[in-house]
Amino acid sequence: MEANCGYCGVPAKLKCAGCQQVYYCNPDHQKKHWKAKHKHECVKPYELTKSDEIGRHFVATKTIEKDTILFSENPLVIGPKWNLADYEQRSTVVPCVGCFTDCPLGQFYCEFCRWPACKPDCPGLGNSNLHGLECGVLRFGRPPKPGDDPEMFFDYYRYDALLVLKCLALQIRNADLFDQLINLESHYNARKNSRYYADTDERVVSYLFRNFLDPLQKLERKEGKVVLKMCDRKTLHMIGGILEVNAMIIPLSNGREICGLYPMGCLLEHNCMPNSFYTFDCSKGMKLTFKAGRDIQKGEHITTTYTHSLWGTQLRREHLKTNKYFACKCSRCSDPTEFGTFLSALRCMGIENEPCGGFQLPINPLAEDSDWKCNRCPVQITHDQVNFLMSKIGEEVDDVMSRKSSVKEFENLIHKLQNFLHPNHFHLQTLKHSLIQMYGRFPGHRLSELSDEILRTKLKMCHEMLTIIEVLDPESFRLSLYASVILLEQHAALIELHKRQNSLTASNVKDALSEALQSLVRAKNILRNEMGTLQGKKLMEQIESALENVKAQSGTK
Ligand SMILES: C[S@@+](CC[C@H](N)C(=O)[O-])C[C@H]1O[C@@H](n2cnc3c(N)ncnc32)[C@H](O)[C@@H]1O
Repeated sequence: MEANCGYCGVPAKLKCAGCQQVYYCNPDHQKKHWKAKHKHECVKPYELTKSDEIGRHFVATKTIEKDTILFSENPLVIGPKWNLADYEQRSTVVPCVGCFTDCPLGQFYCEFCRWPACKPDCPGLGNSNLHGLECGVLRFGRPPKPGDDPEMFFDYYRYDALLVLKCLALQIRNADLFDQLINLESHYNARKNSRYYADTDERVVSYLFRNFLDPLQKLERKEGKVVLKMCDRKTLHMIGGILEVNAMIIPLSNGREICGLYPMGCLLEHNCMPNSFYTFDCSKGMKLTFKAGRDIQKGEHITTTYTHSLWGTQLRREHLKTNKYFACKCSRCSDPTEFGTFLSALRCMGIENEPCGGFQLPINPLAEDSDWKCNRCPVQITHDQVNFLMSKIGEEVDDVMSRKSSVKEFENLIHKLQNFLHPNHFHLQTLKHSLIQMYGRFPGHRLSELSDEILRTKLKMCHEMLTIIEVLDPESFRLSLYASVILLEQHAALIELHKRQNSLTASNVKDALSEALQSLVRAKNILRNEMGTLQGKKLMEQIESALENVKAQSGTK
């Protein structure tokens, strides 16, 4: 859309991200108009509201166009991930406390608190928004010395407790920001009886008191001065809950992930079919930007997703219930077929193991203990039977995915699971997504070594997955990495198949190349919505180089 510049009146395309109403011909005129007038009249296209069921959430007050920037903001706090797997906790390569780049445990340290740094003069060490936040408290600890038992290092440098300490220490630097943080949802009461609470109690709360907070409070008592006004076990548990419910994962360009809390970003409501998405700018202090992923109508809630879009309904709802303490009732969760994708459907075994060709679907997908019924015959199965089958299948899939399994192992498992699951079932999709990348890359399975039949299978699987994505993420802002991988593989199979078909006429060759070209162009467009992860950057390089090749072949360069 184009209108006239709100400052000088010439045709303009740049739109005010706040109100979506006023256009500018250049950023300078936008700045001048803001100072002179617009800051008094600009109103955001959404408002913050509250309900008993959802808590705080945003509602659009006017139509918001796709790609509109909803807001950009700096984090309240960022730090190492607070839920680390055992192997991550026992890694000798750790994130620098100043800048989070990888550094070997035991090489360089912050000179004040003796926590590992990438170099002694890392700029983040003195930055009050980064290490400056917690350094003063960490100084109360007694770090192990070179030559001490390596176990003492893992016990002392607990990276998964650092973010809780950073949150706590925010009250020293900025009381207003701490106030915003501590008022985020923690689900303290619901969480109190969960295993997460018990785990946090030892792993984080006791650890922080034992090593740093007890000595600090002892000094506070001695000097009659309080530095940390809110500093008891309940506050630390509340912060643990706040992180569990709200923390956003920030993928760094070095492949490491950290966590952050954001004042507005953490207020967005969940939906399994969200209408907005976000990116981080790692060069600007991990600034978060939320954008409209599609047109949002007046009155619609502005939503994001807290879970995995390609998990089936039961798994997504269980994850949301256990980690975010609510039961999702969105339109996707309410539809047993998940908009016709059959992503969770099981094959009906019929009566006396005579499959009827139909599929088992939950009778009431919003009831945790719902039984399932066939969409073709009268057979029903119980919730327990479904659970048993799914946990067995889940274990087999995890096993094959978690080790270096061969192409044959993937093919065999897919073949076996097709007897029990709908071809679109999410477990099969996970396996197929890996297999399409193995076909063409694994030794003995390079593209030129694949039979025509396998190449066609690869293409068929790509097509099947893209059809599902088109339903579950029609505007491609949620599954951008996943979809781009498929499109790149689709292009590779197309090029290889057509290389082999000597009998093709010149116009058929052109069609094949143009189909491959379209896949790549689409992949490149989709990847623009990606967060700038290492994986995304590498994929973009591959897509761009493939684009060059195809363009050269088709003479469109
Ligand atoms: C990241 S917070 C969002 C902000 C929160 N509503 C608040 O007032 O602070 C996540 C929490 O919001 C609530 N929530 C978010 N999406 C919801 C939904 N679709 N249905 C019910 N509750 C939801 C849940 O309590 C969830 O644990």
